[in-house]
This record gives sequence, structure tokens and C-alpha cells, in this order.
Amino acid sequence: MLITPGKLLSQINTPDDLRKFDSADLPQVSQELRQYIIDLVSVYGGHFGASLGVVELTVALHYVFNTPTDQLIWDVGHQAYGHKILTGRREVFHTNRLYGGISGFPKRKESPYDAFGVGHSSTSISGALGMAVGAQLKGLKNQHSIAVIGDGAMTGGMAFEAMNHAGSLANTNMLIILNDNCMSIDPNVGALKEYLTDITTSHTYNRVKEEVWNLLGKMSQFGKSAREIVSRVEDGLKATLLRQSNLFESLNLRYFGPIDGHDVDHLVHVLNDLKDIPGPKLLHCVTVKGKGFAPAEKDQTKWHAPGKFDKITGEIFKKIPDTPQPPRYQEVFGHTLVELAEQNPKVVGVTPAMPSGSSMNLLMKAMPERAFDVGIAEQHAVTFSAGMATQGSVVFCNIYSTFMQRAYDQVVHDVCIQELPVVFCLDRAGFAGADGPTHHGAYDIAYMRCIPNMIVASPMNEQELRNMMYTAQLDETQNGKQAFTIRYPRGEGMMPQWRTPFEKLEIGKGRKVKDGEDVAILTIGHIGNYAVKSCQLLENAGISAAHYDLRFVKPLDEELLHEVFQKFDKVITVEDGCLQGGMGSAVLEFMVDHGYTSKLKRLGIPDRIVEHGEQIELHRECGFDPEGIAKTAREMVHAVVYS
Ligand SMILES: Cc1ncc(C[n+]2csc(CCOP(=O)(O)OP(=O)(O)O)c2C)c(N)n1
Ligand SMILES: CC(=O)[C@@H](O)[C@H](O)COP(=O)(O)O
Ligand SMILES: [Mg+2]
Repeated sequence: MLITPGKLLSQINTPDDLRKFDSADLPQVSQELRQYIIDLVSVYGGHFGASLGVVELTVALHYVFNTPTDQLIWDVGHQAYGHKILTGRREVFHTNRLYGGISGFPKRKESPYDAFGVGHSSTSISGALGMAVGAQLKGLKNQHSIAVIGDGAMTGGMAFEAMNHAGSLANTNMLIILNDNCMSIDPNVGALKEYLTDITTSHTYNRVKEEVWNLLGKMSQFGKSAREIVSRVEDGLKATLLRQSNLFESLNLRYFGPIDGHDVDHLVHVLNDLKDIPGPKLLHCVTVKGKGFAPAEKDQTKWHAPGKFDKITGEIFKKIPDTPQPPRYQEVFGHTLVELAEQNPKVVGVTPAMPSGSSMNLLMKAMPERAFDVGIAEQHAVTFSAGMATQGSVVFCNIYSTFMQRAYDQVVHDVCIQELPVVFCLDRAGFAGADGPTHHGAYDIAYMRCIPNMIVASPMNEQELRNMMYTAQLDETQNGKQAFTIRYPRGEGMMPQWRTPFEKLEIGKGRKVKDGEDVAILTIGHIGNYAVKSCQLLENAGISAAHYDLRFVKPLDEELLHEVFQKFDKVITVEDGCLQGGMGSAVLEFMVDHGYTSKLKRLGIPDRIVEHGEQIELHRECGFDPEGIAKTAREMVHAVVYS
């Protein structure tokens, strides 16, 4: 479908083209950019509300600063669609997030304008500070370093680590732009949100600020000393008016704002003024997530990443299947957690800013006093869970596999060394799909199974997930002084009728899915459903394959593995996880430790970065889609015949 940009936007292939326009044209450029984003995302999908919220900011930043020489980092990067369209990717933007197409997030390899790769939250200030200091060391005094960070991302501890450091580097030329829209994916949470609301609504402070600001602006032509006098007056006023030092200024960051983040003319004026003010600065911009598209302004969580939609009516396109379909795993998690919490008063839930993404919002709605959204703070989420566990709470801490990487030390130091029975539900485990390598949950089997006092399990379907969650919260399991990791993928399971009765699982016990004679396929988790199809393909080719679902990577079902290695001299392991240290490695260790000499082939995520695409496209690329598994089995069986 041909989507054509507006008259001015069609003339902008790089920010240099943008900077040729008169500033009076910028409102029109912004309007055309906003419409182009609406046109594109309505047809191709992707993230939406956040990019609409920073249209004017994007135009103003590329207009005022000399990008790509000036370094511009977008925190998380889900709001960078306008940035990509203005920086040479307008004509290819329809490939956004598609296999082989451009990434949904800024990426250094993709463009010189993408100063820093992002996707995980709260990294922009650290990256920008590093760039500012690096430029200083090279003597580049006029290179600007800018971090655009949302109020949600600002709740990430890393942002505070970076601001703490920035405040100690008075001569470092860095600008932080706080894009404050009161939203994370869900409404933003925490004391910082309250503080930002206070400072935004403190009218006295803002009125006097405006007068001081104008005075500062008028005096800017009188040189440095005059400006210093006025800014001292401004500091005194702030301290007096706010009866508390500004949070950011208490960290030695020069705070400016709050200003309207949708007034492109004012943004250009303010950014030009700030360019000449040395040292670490923070500009507080107030915006609306989804600005300019009424449904997205109204339901900001739903329109964070709505999928494809009718841009006229605002109707989001959803496939209406004619037969009952399996639910998403996250929904099974969410509903099952509510059921368990109803049965077991000790059950609580923790999510770091992903209530709707993980379906923790179901427990938050049903039992708000027993479910906690801690903000984008995975490290805190884990140790907060550990703290609750010391008091006897049965904690289901739900963190996307990729985001759990940020809290690894907390799992070791605060949970496992202390033998605390926290239940980690790692959603989006395995290939995440269109979000790409920053979001693939590739490493959790490897990074969790190597920690003592950790159980690692993965369900092949919804019933298995429910039974794992049920088993994990039982007193006997909780008293076992072991943490319990349950990892499952993004997307649907296999069972439309999934509300099955709970059954206690024996920890470390796998199951035989199918008998066979020629080759054994061992799987962990949902990918086992691929092996079911592979076995059918192999039967058609006259090969009899056995299939075992391990259920647990740790502890391994040694009885099952003895059966496999005593019967089969050809064995394949399959996992939607990294090969280095994954389930296949665990089986290999068992095989060698017990002196078996079968031929073993491990299928999974190879030791390289796998880009974005649909999950099945990535499974196929890495050779563990159903056909890929069958092909490996055929080659193993036939190889013996010919050798
Ligand atoms: C470490 C990490 N945790 C969680 C996420 C998921 N996530 C993506 S965007 C987002 C909300 C960001 O809010 P904000 O920074 O305010 O940006 P906005 O969407 O409001 O523009 C979250 C939680 C992430 N990308 N990285
Ligand atoms: C940008 C970001 O990190 C989130 O929006 C993430 O893309 C959500 O992923 P899911 O769509 O799998 O919940
Ligand atoms: Mg926000």
C-alpha cells in the first residue's frame, strides 16, 4: 500500500534538509510527520503512542542540533519512528520490524544518526554522558550529547546512577531531555511520578520561572557574567519557592522547565538557549503519549503497541477466529496467579512496569494489595521479592526473560545464596520476534541453571504452565529453600480449553511424549510442539522418532536420560534458547559424566546475534522449526546407513 508523505516531509531525506527550512515551517513539518507515522503504523503495526508524543521534540532536536555530529540517544527507542523517518529511512520505514527490514529501535549498525543502540530502558543518560566525556577527551568542545528519556525510563536505577555521576562532572556538556507524559506502558508509578506532577503543576514556581527565564534569555546577549547573576537569582527563587531543592538540581544538574513538549517553536527557542549553557543540564518537557490521534490519547496503554488499525475509525484489527483458539501464555499466567492467590493467602505478585505485558494486571485488579508494579526497576523487583520471601510471602516475580538479565546479581546474591523460594516467571523466553535481539529471551536457561538453589522448568503447553505454577507455591516446594524459574514464550499456547485442574508435578521429572526406534528428540518448553510435527514428518519418511519433553532443565530427569542413552545412539536436543550453556549442554554434560557415546546433535539459538522477524522465521533461520528438526534427524539416521 503506497503511503505518501506530505509536501514538506517529502523534501526531508536528512536533518540537513530539515535545517534548510524556516522555523516557521516546523509546525507544518511536525503535522506531516505525525500523519505519516499514523499512516505507516496503521498499516504495518509496531509501537505507536510514544512516537506521536515526541513528534515536535524530534523535529526541534534535529533542527537545532547538528546531528549526527551531535549525539542524540532515545531511551528505550520505541519512540524513535519520527527520528528514523527524518534521518534517511522514510522510504524504507515500511520494512520496520519485518524480517530483513529496519529495526524497531535505533541501532548503530543501521544509521550514523542512531548514536546508541537501545531497546532496554534507562541507558540513555549513561550512554550520553560517556559520549560527552569521550568527546571532551578528544578535544571536541562543541559536540553536544543529548539523551531523551521518558518519565517511565527515569524510574530505572541506571538513570540515577548516571545522573549522580553527571552531576560530578560540571564541565561536561550534556543535555538530558525528560519526556514527561505520566505514562510508562501502563500508567507510570512511584514517588518520582508524584514529584514530577507536583513540579509541573506548581504554578507559582512556573510563573516566576518564566519571568526569570525571559530575563535570562534577554540578557543572553550581555555575555556570561550577566547570565550568571540572573541564574543565581533564579536558583535562589527556585530554592525558596519549592521549599525543597529541585531533585535534579540537588544532583548538580541545571534544571529547566517544565515546558510544553508540543510547542515546536518554543522548543526550538529553548534548545537554542540551552546549547550555550555549559555543564550537565536537564530540560523537563511535558507531553501527551499518543498526541494527535484521539483514540491513542484516550487509551494510552492499549495504543502503546496496538497492532494494525483503521486510522479513520480507530478500530484495531483483530483476527476473529471461527473456532476457539488457545490463549496467550501470559493470560494463562495471569489468570492462574489469581486462582492460586485465591487458594493461598501467601501468594503475591511483582512486576517491573509490565502489568499488561505480563498479565500481572489481572492480580493487580483482583487483589491490589497483593500485586506490586515497582516501575522499570528489575533489580529492585528481584530483591524486593527476596525481602518479602523472608517474611513467608510466596512471591511470583514476573520479568521478561531479556529484562531479567538486568537483575542477575540480585538473583544470585539476594535470592539463591540466601536459599529464598522466589518463583520467577520469565515471559517472552526464546525468540521474542519483531522486537529483535534486544528483546529475545535467549539466555535464561543458561544463566539460571548454573546458579545453585535454582529449579528451572519450562511448560510445553498451558496445562503444564498451570501445574508448574501450582507446584512452585506448595509449602513443600517453598520449604525446599530453592528458587523456581518457569520460562515461557511470547504468544499462544496449544489448548483452547486450558483451565485444567491443578496437578502436583514431581520436581525434575520429565515425560515421554512418543515412543520411537531410530532417533530420540529431547525438547524443553513450548518448542516441544514443533517436535510433535517433526515426528509426524519423520514417520512419513519411514523414520521412527521418539520424543521426550524434559519439563525441567534443572534438576534433569536422570532416569529418563539413562533410558534415552541406553536405547538410542542418535539423540537430538531442541530448545528455544542459546546453545551455549543451554538444555543441550546440560544433556551433553550428563552423557559425558555417565560415559555414554551416542551421537548428539543440539538445536537452538547459535552463538551470534539473531535479528528481528516473526518467531517462526527466526526458528527456521536457526534450523529448529519442525522441518529443520526433521531434516537433522533424517541426516543423522541416513548418515549411519552410508558411513
Ligand atoms: C529494562 C526494561 N524494562 C522494561 C521495558 C519495557 N518498556 C518498554 S517502553 C516502557 C515504558 C517506557 O516509559 P517512558 O520511558 O515513560 O516512555 P513513553 O512510552 O512514555 O514515551 C517499558 C516499561 C524495557 N524496554 N526495558
Ligand atoms: C519497547 C518495549 O520494550 C516494550 O514495548 C516491548 O516491546 C513489549 O513487548 P511485548 O509486545 O512482547 O509485550
Ligand atoms: Mg512516559
